[in-house]
Amino acid sequence: MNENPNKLVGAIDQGTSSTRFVVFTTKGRIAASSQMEHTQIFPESNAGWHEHDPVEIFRNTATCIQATLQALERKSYAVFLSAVGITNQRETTIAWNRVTGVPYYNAIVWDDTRTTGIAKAIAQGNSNRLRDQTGLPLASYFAGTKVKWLLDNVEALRKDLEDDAKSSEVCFGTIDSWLVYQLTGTKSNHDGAINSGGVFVTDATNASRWLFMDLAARVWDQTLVNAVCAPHRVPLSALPEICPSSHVYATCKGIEVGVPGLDKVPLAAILGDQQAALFGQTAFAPGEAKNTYGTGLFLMMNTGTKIVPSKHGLLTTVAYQIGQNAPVQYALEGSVSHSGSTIQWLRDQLQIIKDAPESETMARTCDSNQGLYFVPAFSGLFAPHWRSDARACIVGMTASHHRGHVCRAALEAAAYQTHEVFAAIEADSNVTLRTLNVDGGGTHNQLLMQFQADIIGVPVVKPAVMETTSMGAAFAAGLAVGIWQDQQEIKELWTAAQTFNPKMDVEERDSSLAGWRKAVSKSLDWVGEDQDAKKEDIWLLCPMNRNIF
Ligand SMILES: Nc1ncnc2c1ncn2[C@@H]1O[C@H](COP(=O)(O)OP(=O)(O)O)[C@@H](O)[C@H]1O
Ligand SMILES: O=P(O)(O)OC[C@H](O)CO
Repeated sequence: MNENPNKLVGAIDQGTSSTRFVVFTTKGRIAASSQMEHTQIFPESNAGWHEHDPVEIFRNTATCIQATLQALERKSYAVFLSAVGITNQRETTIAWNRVTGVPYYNAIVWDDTRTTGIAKAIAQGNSNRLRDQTGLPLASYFAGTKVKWLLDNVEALRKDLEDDAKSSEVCFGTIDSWLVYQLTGTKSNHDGAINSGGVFVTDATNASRWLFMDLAARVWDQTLVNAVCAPHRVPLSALPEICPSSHVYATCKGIEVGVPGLDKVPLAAILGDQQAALFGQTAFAPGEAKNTYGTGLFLMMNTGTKIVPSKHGLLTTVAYQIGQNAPVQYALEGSVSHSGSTIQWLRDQLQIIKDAPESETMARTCDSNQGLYFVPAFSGLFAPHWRSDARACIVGMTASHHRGHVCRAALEAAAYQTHEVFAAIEADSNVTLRTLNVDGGGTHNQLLMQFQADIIGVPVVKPAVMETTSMGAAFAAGLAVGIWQDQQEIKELWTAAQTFNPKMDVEERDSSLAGWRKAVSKSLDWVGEDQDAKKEDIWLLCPMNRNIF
């Protein structure tokens, strides 16, 4: 296929740290892009809380879109997009009023731990209580626990939901739903910065992260909603309609909503960002996987139409659905809460590096970690441990260690955590992963990528286009409007740029992994009692299971 400069597809990538708008050509090349960071709100008196301002996020999205379209114009591309897709940080939850468009509260971010107690209370001593139906363990990570917190704590929201005349005005949504609602509404009379009355939808990948969706049927289930939100009653009408990931949802309003560049452009895809990265890596066959090193770290493997339950601390989730009639594809996922954010912490809190690339320069000042390990359990440990009682620790320090070792240990932690979920995916699926495709900000770090290959013992492959998350959303949107005919055509656009082959000998690898496991054991049991979680970790402590790590 020759490149057609008049056919372009845009992708909004609304991530935890920033928002991007990226425009792709029919060859899957980036024609133009722009990016903006947004405010990370960490309320000081509440440790573990993390919020975003939904209005700022929409404003930044609009600014990025307009800036990218201006750049396209300067490069003499067509400025009319054939379609636009959305990919988003998942689980981050917003409640807003359907009539005014005004949020009731800030967005509660996915890694916020305020709902740990709520998750424990729902678990009633068994954190796998809803796993068979939802694919998820009970943890603060998931959107449903955040809905329950909002209802417990935000009086105006609770009042509206309990008022028969107003309850139909309440919307709960993840960032995708919020952005679609904004892009398809009209200027709100209540707040000049936002819009109201738009379309209220989501896709199956995002919906699979609430604890409210039946994974096999892909519909909201009132029994699940009640189990999570009791005593509050949340009608299913307060939740967005679940649609396929690649699908014409609506047409953007453009001028009316303050984003003239999207006027009449079909909004043709929604995918959670990790699923979009899987799609952008063209991991379409069962057994194909990708690992994304962003704020967190997310290893995901396509399991095809099979729902594979996890016995090793992973999530079972929707990978994507391309059109109404296509079979839904599922995935196993290892979600790790802190990766790039650990590097940000070195920069912002410890101030031992001035930017993320300097973490590599610093780490290269020493040949090894010299026995120093850094377990970044800032929000407890997610997969495969699910231990909310864990806290971050740096262990094994002697007086000869310096900041170079701390940087090295922070980078190595991403590789060790990847190893944990890599082994869990192999154990759950009986698939032997022969390579690992990678993407995300952390893959700029050559030291990390080489160490990653050494620790998992298979080649690590970087694609030519690193914006795989945006690319996945653009591919899904382009498929919905016929820019690309099928997934095979897309597969041919993907090319590798760099491969890191494992070099470390097995003895060194095993002793490094043993050190990591010991460090993890030191991070546990730090905050209160967590008997439930301990039960879940028993498989890790059993000598037979430990061999796979
Ligand atoms: N050279 C680098 N070495 C290590 N980490 C890096 C490097 N460059 C960027 N990062 C990390 O990557 C993250 C940003 O990656 P990105 O994929 O944009 O994340 P997100 O989608 O979560 O916003 C940041 O947390 C940053 O610390
Ligand atoms: O925005 P990212 O890349 O950190 O991804 C966040 C995940 O979607 C959370 O589940």
